[in-house]
Amino acid sequence: MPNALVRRPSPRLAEGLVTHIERKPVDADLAVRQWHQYVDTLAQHGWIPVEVPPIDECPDGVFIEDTMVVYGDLAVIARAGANERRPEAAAAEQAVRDQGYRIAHVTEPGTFDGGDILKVGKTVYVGLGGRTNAEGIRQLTEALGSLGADVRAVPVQKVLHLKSAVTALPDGTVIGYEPLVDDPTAFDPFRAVPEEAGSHVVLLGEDRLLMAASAPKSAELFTQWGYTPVVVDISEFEKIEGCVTCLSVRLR
Ligand SMILES: CN(C)C(=N)NCCC[C@H](N)C(=O)O
Repeated sequence: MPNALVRRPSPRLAEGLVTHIERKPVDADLAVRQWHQYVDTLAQHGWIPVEVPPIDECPDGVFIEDTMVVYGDLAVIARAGANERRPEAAAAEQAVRDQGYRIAHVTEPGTFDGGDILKVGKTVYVGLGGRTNAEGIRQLTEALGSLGADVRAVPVQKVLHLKSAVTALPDGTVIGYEPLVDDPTAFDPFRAVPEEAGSHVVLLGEDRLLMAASAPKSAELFTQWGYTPVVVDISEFEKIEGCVTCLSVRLR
């Protein structure tokens, strides 16, 4: 069974960064319950959760996806686009090393956040314009290109991360809520969904899509398209621009 790295939320979660939305109060206790439900759901669908030591001094530490990208047997460790998130990477690096991955780093002046990376087969889309800079993409292209990946930079201006705007279905179709996708033509094929949170799916295996409860119309659409939505409530993480992808690193 595949493993998924997760990290429990900091008691300071409510202080997490917000960039594109208005700050709202976060219920930290509810967030912990939602996190447990998220982790249990992964486990019920065949993923073994591997807990990375918590980092309570970093409010956004729960968004472990941002600390790395894994491709083949390589984990490239992020240099976060936000200074205050940089301490999050060290323990995540140790955890993925313990899983047997080779390690590479993006180094200064490069930056990237894992949330800016969408893998679709050998194509690796990288969002440029927010937390990930051109030098970060150059270094990623070097690291992943040597493993056969086709790394493509795509613009991200309207949302925090590329995966705030788009993710992909099991057949490789990229999905997104069009008003928030900078350039839908960058993705082929692309299909629109009716809600922002409907853009975010985690592939659980076969036809199952982990997604947020805040996107019921998109869930209906996915069912019509032949998929099985598996729904979790992550309202407290959404208040600080998190989504279902951010809360784990899936090691396939
Ligand atoms: C795909 N997404 C959205 C992510 N991988 N990460 C979300 C990080 C949110 C955090 N408050 C921040 O601003 O960094």
